[in-house]
Formats: sequence, structure tokens, C-alpha cells
Amino acid sequence: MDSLRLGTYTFSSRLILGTGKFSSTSAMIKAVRASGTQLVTVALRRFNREQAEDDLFGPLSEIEGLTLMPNTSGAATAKEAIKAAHIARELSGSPFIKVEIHPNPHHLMPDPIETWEACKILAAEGFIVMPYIPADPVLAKRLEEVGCSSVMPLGSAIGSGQGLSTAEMVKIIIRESSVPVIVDAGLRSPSEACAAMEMGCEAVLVNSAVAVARDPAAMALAFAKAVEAGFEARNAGLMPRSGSAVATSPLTSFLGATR
Ligand SMILES: CC(=O)[C@@H](O)[C@H](O)COP(=O)(O)O
Repeated sequence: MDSLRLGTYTFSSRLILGTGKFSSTSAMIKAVRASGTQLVTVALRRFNREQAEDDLFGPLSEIEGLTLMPNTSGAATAKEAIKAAHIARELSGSPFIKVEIHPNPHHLMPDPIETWEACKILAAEGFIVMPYIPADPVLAKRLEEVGCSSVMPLGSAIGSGQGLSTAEMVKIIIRESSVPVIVDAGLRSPSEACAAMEMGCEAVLVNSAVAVARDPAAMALAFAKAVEAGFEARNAGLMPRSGSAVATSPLTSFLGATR
């Protein structure tokens, strides 16, 4: 399987996991291990060496081959996101930053203007910038132009489990993009992750669907398999769609054989 390239890094897994909302740190760690993911996103406040029960950095750092991508969730402006990114790099040593700027806690939609502003500055500072964005092809292109390593359009609202409601816009982003397109947020089931990969996404980012599953580790593995299946199906070449039936065996030959 080809590798996912993000900045100077390559990953064989195309499933990125979020680490919030799990019932316990051990449930999260089991899910991360089961999924085989090599890249996880962690909220800045979970880098907390002083309070062991709140700290995810320590336990995640023990997993071999895992790269951490701190995120700026909680930031409502570019200024706050940039400050969070600087602290996160200091604490984690990771060059990755998931820029997540949502000023309204009721819908958590990303602010496109503040996101662009923050990404432009952070990319110039050498971060591997991964912005969480509305499914807007114009914004996606603008972010690519300022040096983002990927664009991460939402499938639907964070934590909503409404799936790929932005599919048609994501397809346009994929068609226009020269950087990896990663669907981030809103996925509920592995089949949706598979569909995103078949559509042309280079990876998917999932958190809630795994974290709130009855068995998070089993769900993480199911997502990993679905992502791989979708990627392999796309590479194998999906058949074209037809508006009408196309017989599998031509009926004329069948009638001919019975005479
Ligand atoms: C942790 C994280 O980054 C989430 O905010 C992300 O956007 C995933 O969304 P879901 O929880 O809907 O999968």
C-alpha cells in the first residue's frame, strides 16, 4: 500500500484518530493500538505532565511509531490558535499542528477567515499545518497556496455522526487539490470512512464514533479495515455508473444456447 505523505513524514496507516471523549485513558490507548494508526490528534490541554489523570502525552508517547498532532481546539481566533500551536510544539516536540478554530460552541463550525490567517503564519514558521475547514473548495485552494500540508474538510458537524453530508463539495476539493484531502469530523460508521476513501480522500480523521462505541478498540479496528478497503477499491478501479441496466451475460447468447 502506498504511503500517506504529510510534510516530510510518511505513514502506512491512513486512519488518523482523535483522542478525546473516551471513557478512560486506557480505553483510548487500546483503541489507538487496535487501529494501527500512526498519527493521533491531541488537544493542547491534554499535555499535562502535572496532572497524571488529565495527561495523554505520557501514555501516547509510549506507543512506538506514533506521531502526535496537537490541535488548537478551544481557540476562537487566529491569535489564540497561533499561541496554542507554539505551546504545543514546545510541549510535544511535534512539528504537526491541527488548526481548529471554532468561535461558536453550539455548532463548532470552523472560522474560515481566522483559519486562513493562522495557517499562513504557522506554515511560514515551519509547522506541518493540517487545517480543519468547512467543505469549501475556494478556501481549500487558498490554504494549499499558503503552505498547508493537507486540507481537512468536515464530513458533517463535529461529534454529530451525520456522516458525509458534504460529499459533493469534498469531491470538488479532491479534484482541485494538490495536497492530501482528509475528511475530518462527523463520521459515524466505518462504511462512511470507506466511502470517503473510495471518493479519493487520502485519509480520514475519526474521534467520536470510536470513543463512544460500546467497544472502542473493536470499532477502531473496524474503521482501520474500512479505510484500507476503500483505498484498495479506489486503486483497483471502481466500475462506471450507468443510468440503466447493463446485462452481465448478453441475453442473445443464452437464447442461442437453448435452441
Ligand atoms: C478530536 C478532533 O480533532 C475532533 O474535533 C475531530 O474533528 C473529529 O470529529 P468527530 O469526533 O466527529 O469524529
